[in-house]
Amino acid sequence: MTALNVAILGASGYTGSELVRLLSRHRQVAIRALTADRKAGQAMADVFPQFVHLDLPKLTTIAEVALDEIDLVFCALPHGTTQTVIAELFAKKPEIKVVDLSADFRLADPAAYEQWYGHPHQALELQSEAVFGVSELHRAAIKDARLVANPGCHSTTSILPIVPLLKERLIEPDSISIVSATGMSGAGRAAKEGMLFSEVSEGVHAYGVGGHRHTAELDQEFDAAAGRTTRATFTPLLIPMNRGIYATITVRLSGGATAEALHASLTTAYWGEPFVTVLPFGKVPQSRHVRGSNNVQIGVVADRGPDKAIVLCTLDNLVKGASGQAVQNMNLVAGFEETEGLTQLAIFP
Ligand SMILES: NC(=O)C1=CN([C@@H]2O[C@H](COP(=O)(O)OP(=O)(O)OC[C@H]3O[C@@H](n4cnc5c(N)ncnc54)[C@H](OP(=O)(O)O)[C@@H]3O)[C@@H](O)[C@H]2O)C=CC1
Ligand SMILES: CC(=O)N[C@@H](CCC(=O)OP(=O)(O)O)C(=O)O
Repeated sequence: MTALNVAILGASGYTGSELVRLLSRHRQVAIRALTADRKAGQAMADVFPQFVHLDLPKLTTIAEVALDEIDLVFCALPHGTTQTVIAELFAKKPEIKVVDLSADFRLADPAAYEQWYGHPHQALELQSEAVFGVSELHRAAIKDARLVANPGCHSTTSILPIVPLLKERLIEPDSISIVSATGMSGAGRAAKEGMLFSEVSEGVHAYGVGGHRHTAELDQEFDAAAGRTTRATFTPLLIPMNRGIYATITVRLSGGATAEALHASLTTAYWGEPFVTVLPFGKVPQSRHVRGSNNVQIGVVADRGPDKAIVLCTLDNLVKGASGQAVQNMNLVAGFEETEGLTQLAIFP
């Protein structure tokens, strides 16, 4: 069987190195190129000693990647830098496939992009071509895509449980309130003031309150599912753990629906899905039960009022929230088994 030759741009970062971890166990992929910015020129094992026993290409600049050898590129670069890089890739090799982990191609509406990211998009024609990569919800379009825009980690955690409920008209579209706790690796590897151990451990705080940029991804997917404007309230919390997202979502039920009906609807929606588990009614998920895996766990609990329910969802931000979902999307694009390279279980404790 011929291998799919891949390049990972941004391999010296958290999501890039997570791609290396996952793809090194993938039976149909060969890692041909790894890039970095400040760390270009270094051996991958010097940056990440956990890979010392693997035969990996050294870190180069993006310009040094021999595109003629590459079938698919993972782009794990900071958002804003990615759109011109990908436009140049397609200009040089139009048939190449790209899975982008950044936020650059997630919003289909140029005005929404400009509003949330503060500048006009630099590759508008590619923005309209990109497919939003929540694998379970957009599988058919992803299979045919040249450019997959992997969703954000917070947004994946809320879109998976809420979109089926909006489609089934079981919840009030204007009632969704999300508190989404995240670990520190979500902010990337470059150390910043405010992200140091001494400033994050033993505390918790909200950030991006009333205006986190993932709200735009939620609006896009929720509005499409509801067939009307939704405008969820989205509040991220930074908590002192390395990996994980944990969304607590309160909703008001549409006339006659019950919390049990929400649970039944999600169970049906994700029946047979290898990576999404809906727990028995009333059971609460825990981030430690998905850590290191591509798995998502969803719980539904009744609230005190008859017209309210609480939906809980957790995933690992670096796996299903980023690199795992990127590999899942690559599997779809390449026609591989969707679970290939992704069957590792959670690390516990
Ligand atoms: N961390 C997470 O949980 C998630 C992240 N994402 C997205 O994935 C992308 C990567 O995130 P993450 O891995 O956390 O980020 P990191 O900061 O850990 O890594 C960034 C990578 O990009 C390289 N890089 C930085 N600037 C440039 C540049 N100007 N040109 C070329 N290469 C550059 C860095 O190289 P060097 O090390 O040499 O500086 C490094 O390899 C981001 O867009 C992020 O928003 C998406 C979902 C979840
Ligand atoms: C702790 C922390 O800062 N987390 C990041 C989430 C990372 C991610 O998924 O977002 P993008 O891919 O859209 O950058 C944040 O809230 O911006």
